[in-house]
Amino acid sequence: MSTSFTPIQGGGSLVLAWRTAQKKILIVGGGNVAAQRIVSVRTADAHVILVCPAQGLIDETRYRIENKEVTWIDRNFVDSDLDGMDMVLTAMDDHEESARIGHLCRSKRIPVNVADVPPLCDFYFMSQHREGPLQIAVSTNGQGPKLANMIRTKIAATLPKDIGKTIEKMGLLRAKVREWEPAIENSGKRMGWVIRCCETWGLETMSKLNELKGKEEENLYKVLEEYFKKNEVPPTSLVFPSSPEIALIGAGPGDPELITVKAKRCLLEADLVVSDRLIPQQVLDLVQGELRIARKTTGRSDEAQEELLEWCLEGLKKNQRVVRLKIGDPLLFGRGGEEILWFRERGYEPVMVPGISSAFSAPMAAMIPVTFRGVSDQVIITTGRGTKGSMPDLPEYGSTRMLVVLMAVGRAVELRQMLLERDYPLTTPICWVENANCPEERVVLGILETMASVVVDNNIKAPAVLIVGKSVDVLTRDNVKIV
Ligand SMILES: C[C@@]1(CC(=O)O)c2cc3[nH]c(cc4nc(cc5[nH]c(cc(n2)[C@H]1CCC(=O)O)[C@@](C)(CC(=O)O)[C@@H]5CCC(=O)O)C(CC(=O)O)=C4CCC(=O)O)c(CCC(=O)O)c3CC(=O)O
Ligand SMILES: NC(=O)C1=CN([C@@H]2O[C@H](COP(=O)(O)OP(=O)(O)OC[C@H]3O[C@@H](n4cnc5c(N)ncnc54)[C@H](O)[C@@H]3O)[C@@H](O)[C@H]2O)C=CC1
Repeated sequence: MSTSFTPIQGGGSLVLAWRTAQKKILIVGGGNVAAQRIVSVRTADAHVILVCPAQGLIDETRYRIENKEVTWIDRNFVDSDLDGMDMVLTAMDDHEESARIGHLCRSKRIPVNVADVPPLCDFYFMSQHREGPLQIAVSTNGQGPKLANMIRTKIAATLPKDIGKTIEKMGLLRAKVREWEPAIENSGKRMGWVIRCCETWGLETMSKLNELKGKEEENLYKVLEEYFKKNEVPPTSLVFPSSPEIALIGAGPGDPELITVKAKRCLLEADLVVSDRLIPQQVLDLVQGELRIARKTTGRSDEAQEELLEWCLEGLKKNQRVVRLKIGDPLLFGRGGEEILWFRERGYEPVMVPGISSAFSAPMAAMIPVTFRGVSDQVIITTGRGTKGSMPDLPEYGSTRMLVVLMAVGRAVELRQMLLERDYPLTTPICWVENANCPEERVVLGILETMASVVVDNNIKAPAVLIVGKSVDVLTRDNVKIV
């Protein structure tokens, strides 16, 4: 019979949170491993009996004894030490004796961990991260204890700040919900509401619960109670009011990894993100709040632009933290300057986060160093299409000057003509980079003479970046002289 039930693989360990309060746990040995064990089991409120001769104690185990955190027996292990024990841990450098104790526990059915003999362990210790009520434990099932430690450290580093405190606050809220709706038969309503709240607010935002003080917290519970009674989830901006903020953020050229750490944080924390089209899905997936994407324009881009800005303004008026997410860099052909003025007129000064423009990333994708000692020492970045479709004023030819032209594909013929008028030799190397830094990226090389015909021959489509000048083939030319 074929089923969709989880297939059982076997070979694992049972992962539990073992409650050991007031249980008697014997630790044999007083070195480093014993010291770590003491911390683990005392954290779980167990009663510890430590057997180890005085000369075997390290500073930390001696401190635990002096601080009365463990009961100490100053001698080597004897078999009767096992009497009345709920659990035994050996942490000794005498491996024969350690294994003997392990077998003895087995015969007496006392759960045992033999630190130096994994096959004799009834259970393994796990690498732990604790923050208040949060307990994260990682096991490699004995294969790589140091790796367990590294994986645990990595997981802990991704958690929001003070997550332990946030969990305690959630515990309080759950207790309140029980007060508001005590009937056992309504547990479905309780649980559904709590789940929807958590999912709507998100982990990052919920950490703001930590900052609430006395009266603020009481008022919040009143609001939450009203919504609970209506079985509705209160909007994030109502529960966690923030001061309004608009950030203009560059999303980079299209590779989801080419966005800044700061941009990523702003996206995670934003209540509303108003995005350009064609931003990679992996970047958009970071958004926890509301996401609105620009509609497809059909020549009436001013209207579409105005609509985007109005969406942002609506958010700001609701005290939201708003991100305007733009392709490339906001201030390099991104109309970011105009947007700054627009927001300023309405009383908001945008926070700016730069992005990597394709003007920089496209030449690199094609392995073109736009400056190269002895070959080129100037780069001019220009558009191929000025305001309302006008032609850009391209610079005169300079033998050490590089030109990077954005939005040039539809203008290849006219741009080539203008470059000839500006004294560019027909043999000047050129390069088209289509969909720079995206999986569909294409690099097409040529010279000024063929600059327009290669566009037709290769069916190059926007978005594409044009690079003109001697650096284009500097890494592939045979006779490059390094100076
Ligand atoms: C089977 C297990 C039995 C048990 O102890 O329960 C066991 C066995 C052994 N560990 C050994 C070595 C090391 N152990 C650590 C560290 C930790 N070891 C822990 C658990 C476990 N260790 C259990 C399996 C857990 C799992 O994988 O799921 C952690 C996770 C928890 C804890 O101990 O509290 C803790 C990280 C705590 C933290 O994150 O803070 C380091 C790193 C370091 O010291 O910095 C090293 C040196 C580097 C290395 O070997 O990786 C050796 C000697 C090997 C030899 O002689 O070569 C043996 C015996 C053997 O393997 O034969
Ligand atoms: N599971 C783990 O995470 C790890 C396990 N190990 C293994 O654990 C063992 C202990 O490691 P450490 O604490 O670093 O060693 P250590 O050398 O610091 O301590 C050994 C302790 O055992 C005591 N001891 C020896 N014989 C005894 C006896 N008959 N009765 C009572 N106490 C006795 C010694 O006095 C000393 O205090 C090592 O054998 C090592 O192979 C080592 C590192 C990590």
